[in-house]
Amino acid sequence: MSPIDVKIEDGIATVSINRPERKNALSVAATNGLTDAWEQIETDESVRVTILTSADCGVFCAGLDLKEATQIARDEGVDILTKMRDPFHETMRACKKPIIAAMTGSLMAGGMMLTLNCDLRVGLKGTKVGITEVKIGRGSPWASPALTMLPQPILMEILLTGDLMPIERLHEYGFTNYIEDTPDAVRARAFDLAKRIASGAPLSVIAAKGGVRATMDLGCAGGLEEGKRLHQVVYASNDAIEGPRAFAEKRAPVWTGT
Ligand SMILES: CC(C)(COP(=O)([O-])OP(=O)(O)OC[C@H]1O[C@@H](n2cnc3c(N)ncnc32)[C@H](O)[C@@H]1OP(=O)(O)O)[C@@H](O)C(=O)NCCC(=O)NCCSC(=O)/C=C/C[N+](C)(C)C
Repeated sequence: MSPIDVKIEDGIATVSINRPERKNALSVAATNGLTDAWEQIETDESVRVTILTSADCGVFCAGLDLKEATQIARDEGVDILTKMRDPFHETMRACKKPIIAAMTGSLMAGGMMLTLNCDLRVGLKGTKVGITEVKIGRGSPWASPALTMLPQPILMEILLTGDLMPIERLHEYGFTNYIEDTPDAVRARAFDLAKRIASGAPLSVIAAKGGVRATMDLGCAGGLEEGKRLHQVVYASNDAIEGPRAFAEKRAPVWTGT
């Protein structure tokens, strides 16, 4: 059974981590499978938006596969990260198309990192969230930049204690767009968001994401420059003519993504 499933339908890709027996932990095969998936999604022009989810088992993703890490260290004398093509998920972070996390369980460490690389997050009430590295002697260089969306005292509590927090508490600080009562409702909410995003003009959606990401990475001045560059492509596109024309003709626009 593949640790990562990819399904593409009506412009929406669903990427699913499929390792319930290990609480969807990130093995070498799972991490490399995710990298393959992000590369496929980036090059497949039919994909407008992606939902990242996982097999239902109470835990969305338990982070690094600690058992496989132990076995690799024992058998080969190297750290598991050296076996992963993209351990810090840079390929995912570089995805130009929007990604929605449908988090049908708790998330920790590398699992939380995956969802921080998503653009929208839908969580499950009653689940927990945390960066547990200090409890297992591992590092988390990726966590602080990704988590600066949270207020500094909360960020420090998460990183320094390694404790899991109720998702309801992080929802108050904007970690999630929605929190739902059941896994099915989480998936339904993510799918509804995906359908709404997929109905937008493709180049406008990509430019909107790119502008926000650039501002997060480069600050206001750099973000504005990159935003202008991205939007020049939008203004020069066929869809920039089609949108106003469809409005004037009182019909739904037909986007070509060109
Ligand atoms: C709270 C956890 C996730 C779930 O607790 P539980 O009581 O509901 O379930 P249980 O502990 O019995 O787990 C069921 C089986 O799953 C195995 N499992 C769970 N987590 C992992 C894991 N991370 N790696 C391998 N296997 C895992 C567990 O051993 C059970 O198997 P058996 O039935 O015994 O055969 C709880 O399990 C937990 O706290 N897990 C550890 C979470 C953790 O600390 N993760 C941090 C990893 S560090 C990291 O993610 C770094 C990432 C760096 N980078 C982004 C670069 C990749």
